[in-house]
Amino acid sequence: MASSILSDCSTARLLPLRRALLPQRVPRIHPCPALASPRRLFAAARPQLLPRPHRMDSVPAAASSAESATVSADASAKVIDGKLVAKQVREEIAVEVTKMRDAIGIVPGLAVILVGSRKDSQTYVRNKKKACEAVGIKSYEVNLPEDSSEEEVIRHIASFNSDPSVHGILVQLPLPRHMNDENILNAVSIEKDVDGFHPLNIGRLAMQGRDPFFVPCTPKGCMELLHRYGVEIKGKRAVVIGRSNIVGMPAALLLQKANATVSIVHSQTKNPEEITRQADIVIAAVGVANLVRGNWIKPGAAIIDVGINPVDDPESPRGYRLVGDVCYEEASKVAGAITPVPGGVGPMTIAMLLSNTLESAKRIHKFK
Ligand SMILES: NC(=O)C1=CN([C@@H]2O[C@H](COP(=O)(O)OP(=O)(O)OC[C@H]3O[C@@H](n4cnc5c(N)ncnc54)[C@H](OP(=O)(O)O)[C@@H]3O)[C@@H](O)[C@H]2O)C=CC1
Ligand SMILES: Nc1nc(=O)c2c([nH]1)NC[C@@H]1CN(c3ccc(C(=O)N[C@@H](CCC(=O)O)C(=O)O)cc3)C=[N+]21
Repeated sequence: MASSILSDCSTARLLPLRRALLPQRVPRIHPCPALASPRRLFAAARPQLLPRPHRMDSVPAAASSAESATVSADASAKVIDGKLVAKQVREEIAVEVTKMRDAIGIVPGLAVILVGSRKDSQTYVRNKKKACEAVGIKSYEVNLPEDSSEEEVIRHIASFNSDPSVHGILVQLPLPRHMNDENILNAVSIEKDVDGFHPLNIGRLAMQGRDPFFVPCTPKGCMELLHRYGVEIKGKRAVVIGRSNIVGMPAALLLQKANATVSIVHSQTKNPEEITRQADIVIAAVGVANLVRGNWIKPGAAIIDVGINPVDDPESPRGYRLVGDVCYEEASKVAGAITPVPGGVGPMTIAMLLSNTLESAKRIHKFK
C-alpha cells in the first residue's frame, strides 16, 4: 500500500525531460516537514464497486461524512483503486458494445491522430488501441510526421468527421510546437469530440442548464472514482490544483455542477497549502512531483491525484518510475481516501474515452 509504493517524497529526482517542462519558479522537491500526528476525522469513503450500471449521472449519494466518522491516530487512507474500477467500466462497456452490434450491426469506432514520434504519446496511443480492441470498439490510427502542416492534420480530421464508421476522434496532445492547438481542436466535429476539448463542449459544460456532448475523459474519470467510492460531493469544499483546459478547469466545473464549493489553486496562488487544507475533496492536476505534502491535507479528505511525473529510479527496469502530484506516503496517513499513481486516474482516463466513444455511437445511431 502507501509506503510500498513511494519512498521519501523529498528525495525523489525528476527526470531531466520533465524537469525542463516544469515552471521554473516552483521548488519542485520540498524538504519533508515532520507531520503533526494525523487524525482522521471522517472515515475512508465506502467503495461502491459492484454492481453498478455504467451510467455516470445516476450514482446515489454516499453516506455523509458525519455518519461514517471515525478517529484513528494511526490512520491509513482507503486506496481508491482506479485500475480496478477501470476494469469494471471496461467490462460494462464490452457488454453494451456486444448488445449494440447484435441489435443493429453497428460497432463503435474511435479514430486517433498522432503527430510526431514522442515516446510517451506513442505509448498512450498504443494503450488506447489495445483498450478499444479489448471491448470490441474498432480503432483507426493515423500517424503523421512531426513536420506535418496544420492543414494536413485538419484534412484527416475532416475525413473522419464525415466517415460514418467513426464515432469518436481524438488528436493526441501535445501537438508539435508549430501547430495551433485551437485550430486543430476546433476542426473536430462536436458530435465526435470524445476528448471533450472542443470549445463548444467546454462552453456547454460551463453553462447552467446546458449539457456538453462529451465531458473530458480525465475529469470525468476523477468524478467517476469519487462517485463509485461513495464520496459525498454536494455541499463539500473542493480544491482543484491546476487550471488547464484539459484537466483542472473542467474538473472544477464538474465539481461545481455536483454542488461542491470549489476553489482553484494555480501557479500564482498565494498560500496554496492553507487553501488546500480547507478541502474535503482535492483534485491535483499540476505536473509537479510530490507538490502536495501531508500537511496540505485536511484529515479525512478525499484526494484524487491526476499527476503523472517520471522520477529517476535506477532500481526500476525503465530507469524511472511514475509519481503523482501528491506525496502519497505522507498524504495517505492524513487523507480518508486517495488514488495511487500509477493505478489511479490514468486507467480511468482510458476507460472514459471508451465510454464516450460508446455514448457517441449510441447517440448517432439512436440506440438506447
Ligand atoms: N492521469 C491522467 O490521465 C492524466 C494525467 N495528466 C497529468 O496531470 C498533470 C497536469 O496536466 P495538465 O493539466 O495537462 O498540465 P498543464 O501544464 O497544462 O497545467 C498545469 C497547471 O498546474 C498549475 N501549476 C503549475 N505549477 C503549480 C504550482 N506550483 N502550484 C499550483 N499550481 C501550479 C498551472 O498553473 P498556471 O495556469 O498558473 O500556469 C496549470 O494551471 C501532469 O502531470 C500530466 O502528466 C494529464 C492528463 C491526463
Ligand atoms: N488528446 C489527448 N487526450 C488525452 O486524454 C491525453 C492526451 N491527449 N495526451 C496525454 C494525456 C495523458 N493521458 C494519460 C492517459 C492514461 C494514463 C495511464 O493510463 N497511466 C497509467 C500508467 C502508465 C504507465 O505506466 O506508463 C497509470 O496512471 O496507471 C496516463 C495519462 C491522456 N492524455
